[in-house]
This record gives sequence, C-alpha cells and structure tokens, in this order.
Amino acid sequence: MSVADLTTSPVTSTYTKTSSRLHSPQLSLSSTRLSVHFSRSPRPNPRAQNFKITCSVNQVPSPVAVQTEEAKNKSECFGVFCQTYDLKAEEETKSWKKLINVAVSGAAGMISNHLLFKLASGEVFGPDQPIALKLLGSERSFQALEGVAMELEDSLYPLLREVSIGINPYEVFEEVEWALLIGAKPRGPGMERAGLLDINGQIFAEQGKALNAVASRNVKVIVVGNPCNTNALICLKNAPNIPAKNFHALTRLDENRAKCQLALKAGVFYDKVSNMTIWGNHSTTQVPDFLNARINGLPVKEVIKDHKWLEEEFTEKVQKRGGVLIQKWGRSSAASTAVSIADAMKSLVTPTPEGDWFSSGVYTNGNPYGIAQDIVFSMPCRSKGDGDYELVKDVTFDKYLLKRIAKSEAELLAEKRCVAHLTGEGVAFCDLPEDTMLPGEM
Ligand SMILES: NC(=O)C1=CN([C@@H]2O[C@H](COP(=O)(O)OP(=O)(O)OC[C@H]3O[C@@H](n4cnc5c(N)ncnc54)[C@H](OP(=O)(O)O)[C@@H]3O)[C@@H](O)[C@H]2O)C=CC1
Ligand SMILES: O=C([O-])CC(=O)C(=O)O
Repeated sequence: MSVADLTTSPVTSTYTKTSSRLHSPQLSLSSTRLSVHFSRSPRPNPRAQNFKITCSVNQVPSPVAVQTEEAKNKSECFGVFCQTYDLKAEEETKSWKKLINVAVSGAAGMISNHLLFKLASGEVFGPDQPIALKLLGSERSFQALEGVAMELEDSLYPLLREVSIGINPYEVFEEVEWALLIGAKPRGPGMERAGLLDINGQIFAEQGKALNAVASRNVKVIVVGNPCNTNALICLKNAPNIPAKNFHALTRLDENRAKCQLALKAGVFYDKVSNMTIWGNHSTTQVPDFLNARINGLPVKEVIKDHKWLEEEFTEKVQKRGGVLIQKWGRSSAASTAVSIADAMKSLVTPTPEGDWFSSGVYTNGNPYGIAQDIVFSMPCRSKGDGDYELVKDVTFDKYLLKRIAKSEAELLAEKRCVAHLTGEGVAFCDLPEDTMLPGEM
C-alpha cells in the first residue's frame, strides 16, 4: 500500500508483514492509532532517516502529516523514550558500549514482567551497556504492553535508552541482536500436546521468518515458550540465514533447580554445585546428570552416597518441579524463569569459569555424544563470553545416563515428526509417547 492509496481509500488491514527488510511503508495497529512508518534499509542509525505518519484508524492522513524531525524518528517508541538525546556523547563521556537491541516476545506476560527489569538494570550486560528494549505483543495484549512500558519509564533506569512496543515481529525484530521468545499459548485443560505443538509451532515459524528477514545476522535467540526445544527447532528452520548454532531452548531453569536439590541433599550452599548438565528436552524426560556434576569439586556420587535417591527421587523432583510449583502457587514459575533467562544470557556474554559448564538446549548437528542430528537438545556448553559457545567434550556416560538420554531423544524426534509441516520437512505424523509432559504438567 502506498501513501497515495492511504489518502484515497479507507484502511482495512490491521497490519502488514514484509518478507524482507523494510523498504516499504509498514502499517501497525495500536488500540487507538494506526501508524505508518517508512524506513530505509540498511539503517546504520535507527534514529535517522525515518519518516512517520500517525493517524487515527479510519481517518485519511494528509501528506502534510508526514513529519521528518529527528524527535519523531523512532518507530513505535514509547513515552519518555521518544525524547531526543545525544547517546553518542554520553557513550563517550561515560565510556559506554554501543547500544544493544533486545527483543522480547510475550512481553506483557508474567516471565517478562520480571525479566525486563533485570535487563534494564544492567544485571545481564553490565553497567556500561546501554540497552534498547523492543517489546512484542499482540492486539490482545497491546494495552498491557503499554502498562509494562509505563512501568519501565517510571523506573528511571539510566541504561535503558529506548523502549518500543509493537505487534508486528517484522518491525519489532528489526536489527535486534538478542531475541527472547517467551510468548506462547499455555496448554489448557483437555488440550493434546500435539495441538500445543501445532499452535505454538506456528508462532515460532512466523517469528523465525521475521528474524530471518530483519534481525541482525548474528542474533542470539533464546526460546522460552513451550514446548521450547521443538519451538526452537521450528524457529531455526524458518531462519536459514541465521546460524542454527545461535538458537537456544531454555533449560537453565532446570539446571538451577537441579543444583538446588543437590545442595539441599548434601547440606551445602548451592554455589558449591558445579558442572550440572541437563540433557534433552525441557519436559519430564529431561535428564539431570548427577554422574558428571560436582559438589565442592568432588563427583556427586562421592558426596551423596544414596544413589537410589539420585536415580529416583532427585531425577523426578527436577523433572516435575514446575508442576509442584504450579500446585502451590497457582501459576507457573515466572520469577525463577526470568532469573534463569538472565543466567543463560550471562553465561554467553561472560567467560565460563575454568573447568565448569552450563546447560542449554542447542542444535545437535556435529555433537560429540552421538545424539541424533537435527534436533534441539540440552547439552553442556562453555563460552568465551563472546555470545558463542562450544560443546563440552570431557563428560562421561554410564548405562543409566545413556538410557535416560535415549528416552528424551526419542521424545524430541517424535515432536519433530509432529511439526514437519512447520519445518519444511513434509507431512506431519504425530506419535508422541504417552508420558510426555511439560515440567509444569502433572
Ligand atoms: N523453558 C522454560 O524453562 C519455561 C518455559 N515457560 C513457558 O514460557 C511461556 C510464557 O510463560 P508466562 O510468561 O508465564 O505466560 P503468560 O501467560 O503470563 O504470558 C504468555 C504470553 O504469551 C502470549 N501468547 C502468544 N500466543 C498466545 C495465545 N495463542 N494465547 C494466549 N497467549 C499467547 C501472550 O502475549 P501476547 O498476547 O502479547 O502474544 C501472553 O502474554 C509459556 O509457554 C510457558 O510454558 C514457563 C516457565 C519455564
Ligand atoms: O510447563 C510450564 O509452563 C512451566 C515450565 O515449563 C516449568 O516450570 O519448567
């Protein structure tokens, strides 16, 4: 649609998507206004070279409404974050790093409500890293998203330089260096897991396409929305121009839960537990690895002699921790999930302590453990702090561990068959094992 079309015909579409970088006018619908944004790509400075028209739905904008001032440049900027300021000068005087763009989907949800404030405070990227938050919601949540943005305004975070809100992933993901994909439909009563895989899979297929079209070529993607491993697989398959290695499914919450349980049993503080791997799916088949984990630098089995507890109670406690919490709290883990997302990000931007590792659900191609190729599986990783990671080679396996890993692997292969229509691999065929559940399901 062109400006000429807009001036002569009523607007009927709610918003449009583009399949490539934004060369053409973009429409987006908020609850009260329709904004048309023109941007030129590539955009070295997102605050330059833009023109914005803001008009009410059903109103015909006049060409004189086209505004070119610097102050109106940021598409979808929110409130105080639309003020002009000289970030470059501040970067120089404060020795700040270059602004980093972080997109968060499901931004009006419970997990985001904790995470956004951690990100804005500098807890993840450090006190010298200014940040732009790009919040993705939907028509359903737009008003709530405005409320979230208002709370961010009122928090006066020095490092938070931009907040923008939108419902079109092709706009929100533009040039982002991190994408935290949290938004997903929760599984409701009576809903089959296959149904959840399909509904949420479609969200992640679309978001993968949008990332592929407009995000930074080296964007790091953390998928949180469940079923997160298979959603991450769908997302990366729809983003062929972004390295598959850059996609993560969040299993850090499971790692943190496992460390806590081992510390409790051993009677030590949880910072004494290291080398904790979660293998496999973020589901009740996940495998918390007590064979390679350490307490005070010693193998867990030397510290906790009750091996039956390790194999049975410990493993099940970690697998079902989310469900027990839902029973107590009436809703699923939000604060601890946000903490674990921050932990997962910090693990990628700071060097992993010597000898230790962290868990993340990552793409299996080329893995040294013999796990099936072409799925997203939680495995032990190390990072130099550059946003990238490598898989840890020096881990050992025994029969128990291999058998459990094989079960989680089989589950993920079945999930993959269920979403073949979303990964470009043909006709879906769903034969999920019956006991497959999310950690929050009991
Ligand atoms: N990997 C992990 O360790 C964990 C993963 N999770 C998962 O994270 C996700 C988000 O959890 P949480 O923030 O607590 O959930 P909330 O229900 O609070 O928020 C989820 C957001 O998802 C969005 N959404 C997208 N599509 C739909 C849809 N079809 N129906 C309803 N909402 C939709 C909504 O935002 P909008 O309307 O803006 O799209 C909503 O705000 C869930 O999938 C949950 O299972 C939770 C805990 C741990
Ligand atoms: O099942 C859920 O939505 C919650 C979840 O993932 C968890 O607590 O680990």
